[in-house]
Amino acid sequence: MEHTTPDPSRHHERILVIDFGSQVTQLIARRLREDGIYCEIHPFNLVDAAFLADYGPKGIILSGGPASTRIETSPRATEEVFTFGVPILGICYGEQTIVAQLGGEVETADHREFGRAEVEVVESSPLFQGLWAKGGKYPVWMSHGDRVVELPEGFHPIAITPSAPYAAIADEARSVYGVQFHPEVVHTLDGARLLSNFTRNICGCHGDWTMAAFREEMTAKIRDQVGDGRVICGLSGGVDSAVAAVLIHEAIGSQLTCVFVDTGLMRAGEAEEVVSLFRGHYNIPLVHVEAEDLFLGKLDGVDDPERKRKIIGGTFIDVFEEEAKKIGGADFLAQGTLYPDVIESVSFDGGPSVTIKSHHNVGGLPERMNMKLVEPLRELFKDEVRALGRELGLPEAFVGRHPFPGPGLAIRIPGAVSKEKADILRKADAIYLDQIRKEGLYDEIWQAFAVLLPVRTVGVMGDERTYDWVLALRAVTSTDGMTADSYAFSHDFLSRTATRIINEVRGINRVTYDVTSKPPGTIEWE
Ligand SMILES: Nc1ncnc2c1ncn2[C@@H]1O[C@H](COP(=O)(O)OP(=O)(O)OP(=O)(O)O)[C@@H](O)[C@H]1O
Ligand SMILES: O=c1[nH]c(=O)c2[nH+]cn([C@@H]3O[C@H](COP(=O)(O)O)[C@@H](O)[C@H]3O)c2[nH]1
Ligand SMILES: NC(=O)CC[C@H](N)C(=O)O
Ligand SMILES: [Mg+2]
Repeated sequence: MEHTTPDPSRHHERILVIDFGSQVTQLIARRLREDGIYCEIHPFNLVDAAFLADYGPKGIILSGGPASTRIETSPRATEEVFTFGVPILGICYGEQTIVAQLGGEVETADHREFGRAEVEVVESSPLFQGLWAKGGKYPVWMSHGDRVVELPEGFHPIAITPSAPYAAIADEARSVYGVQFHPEVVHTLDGARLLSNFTRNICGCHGDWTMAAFREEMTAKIRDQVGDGRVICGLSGGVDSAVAAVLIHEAIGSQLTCVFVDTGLMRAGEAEEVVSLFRGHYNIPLVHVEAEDLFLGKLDGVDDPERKRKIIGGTFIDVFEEEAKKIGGADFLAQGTLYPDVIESVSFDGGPSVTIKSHHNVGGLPERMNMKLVEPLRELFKDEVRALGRELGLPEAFVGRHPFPGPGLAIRIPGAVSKEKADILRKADAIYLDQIRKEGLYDEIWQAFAVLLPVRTVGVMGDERTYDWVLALRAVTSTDGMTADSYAFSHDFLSRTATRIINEVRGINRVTYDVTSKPPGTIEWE
């Protein structure tokens, strides 16, 4: 499936973030975009001279990463990065590889620094303008075991710590900077403003990237990509595909047909709600496909989470292709794929490293698919999609809705899925969400759902012995789904909710609550 890189002639200023695999690389993009600076993250091994010429960055940031430059085979920026002629900022590993590649020296530090540290500014710099003064000390966040011990020609130190003599470095003549700490994390108090100094004062960006600008650029890009082709858009009722559908409709009008697939793995009342809400608000053709037997039949006896996603991803495509034929064929399939869906489905260097989950709409897509993908939201985080939804005038019922994964209840029934279990879970989940709404907590919580465990336990009800399923309740707070904390309900709320569920849903006699954050857990149980 091809994904076209944006044509730089259509885009205004943009920063390139080269990813060396840090857990917080995405936060660099978050900080820049919050500051109105458009940027994209691309794996280090894909950024060559052709890419740079096509992308046309006004500045380049090299992210952190787990490797050590002391290992010959560790990742490097391609040489063209240093000759392209725009300012460069290296962060942690990014600083180390700049030094290693430009002739300096990195060693394994005997005093590693993880967490809070304090830098002392030894030289003023445009990077610290309006923030940090020479001689001042400032809190930063460190996470490194190697450190720079000798600078390449043309560089000088601008900040130090007792363990990192080159905690920040600069070659002002070439506008190349490096910091050993992480300005992208909130624990480096002035980090966002330091990044803003780099993008605005040093790279010359004006910070005019807004959702209105994105909307204009993306509709032009969609027209460019689709031409007079026909597009099928998978509409789940979630904010991502709803925003994608409205944006695409704005770009190509009647060339778009939306398809809502009732997989039999939806929540109670979901199909009716989605179809009526969308048809009620938009004059976009919406096909409602009843596919419960198809999906449950294919999932029968399958208990591996990745296989479930592959089956569901593939079956979605089968249905979309079937519907495409009914409207005389379609050249493109549009999905509300988001950046987090992509990040969790592929590794940072496109290599074979750990994939957390193959999101059904990314890793789950079959190779044989004969429609090209249109994924206008692929570079956006969830909260940016909500902002775009509001920009497009989407009803709050869509914009504020908790995310619901495409595989639906299939990944909320660990083990083999059946209609009986899906019905039990649907009823329990509806009561849980009803309790949350009645308590006025829905908008405080990023996502809440029930999970039906493949575990039966003994209970006693009406002096009778029961041997029924265990239900787990999950509720998290998050901003982008990349990290999350469990929501701290009161014990009273949980107790009342558990009682309601056990009383009203046959087949459940025990309710637990999941207090695991992300990481180390993931939001969904599969
Ligand atoms: N039931 C469905 N019918 C049609 N398309 C679907 C369905 N479920 C998922 N999709 C497609 O897969 C993509 C990703 O699925 P996902 O569950 O993330 O839905 P979403 O629209 O992104 O909403 P959200 O993530 O906010 O719940 C969707 O954008 C949509 O294109
Ligand atoms: O469209 C989707 N297809 C999937 O296969 C999938 N798996 C997880 N999710 C959603 O992604 C966010 C992060 O979830 P995890 O922490 O479980 O990965 C949460 O919002 C999850 O609901 C999915 N969405
Ligand atoms: N956070 C990082 O980029 C770490 C860089 C390198 N792996 C080190 O430990 O020093
Ligand atoms: Mg989604």
